[in-house]
Amino acid sequence: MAVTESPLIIALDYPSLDAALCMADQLDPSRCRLKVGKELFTRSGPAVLEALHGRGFEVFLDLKFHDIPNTVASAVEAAAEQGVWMVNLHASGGRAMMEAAAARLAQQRLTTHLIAVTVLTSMQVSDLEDVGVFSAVSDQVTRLAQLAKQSGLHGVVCSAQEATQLASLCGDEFLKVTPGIRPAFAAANDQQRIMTPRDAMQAGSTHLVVGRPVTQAEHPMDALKAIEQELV
Ligand SMILES: O=c1ccn([C@@H]2O[C@H](COP(=O)(O)O)[C@@H](O)[C@H]2O)c(=O)[nH]1
Repeated sequence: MAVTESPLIIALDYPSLDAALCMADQLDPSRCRLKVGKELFTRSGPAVLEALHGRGFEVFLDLKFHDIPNTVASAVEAAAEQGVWMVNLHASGGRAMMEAAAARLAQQRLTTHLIAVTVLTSMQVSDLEDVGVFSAVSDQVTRLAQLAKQSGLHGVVCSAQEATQLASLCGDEFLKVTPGIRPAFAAANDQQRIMTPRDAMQAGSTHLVVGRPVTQAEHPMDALKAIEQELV
């Protein structure tokens, strides 16, 4: 497995294993990690993990578990046993759920990074209000990140707009994995809380998740190169 210094995680949001591997085969495991999400995993199952690991990539399995503590702990254990580099759950599942998942990994001596989604980067304050949360987005992100840290998690998914505040509250070592990354050339799509790659790193993101700006680009490798150049 290649261990990369790069903060880039490319989201393989494709409807088939073949399409995902076609992109993976153009990428270099020494220059990025890959993310497998709900669509690809639901269609291809663990075979995609095996195929990407076989090509030398570290994989973030982005299934955002949210269920009762025993179910989530068992799902996290199953993911880690498949050798993924990172797995996640929703912090809004609460302290008991997060503690159970972290404890299960420790008990089984599994070293997979376990992180918690705070507030989805597609959400803004009105979306929080719709689900009965009457806080500023940044306050809700902070609340859930601190809960995740107290529960023994290694970091969070947040937007880069919250990375600076989380670095000062939770420390530089606490992972801040930030989707909603949009280079100047890319459309925002359904993302609400966005930032450019360079600004996101300056704000304190530890990892940048990039999907459509690369995978839907007319020339994906040129788009990736442009992002890498922003980061130099
Ligand atoms: O808050 C979140 C959590 C996860 N995601 C995932 O990241 C990628 C982003 O893809 P883009 O095409 O660059 O928008 C996608 O797989 C999401 O499921 C997120 O965007 N926000």
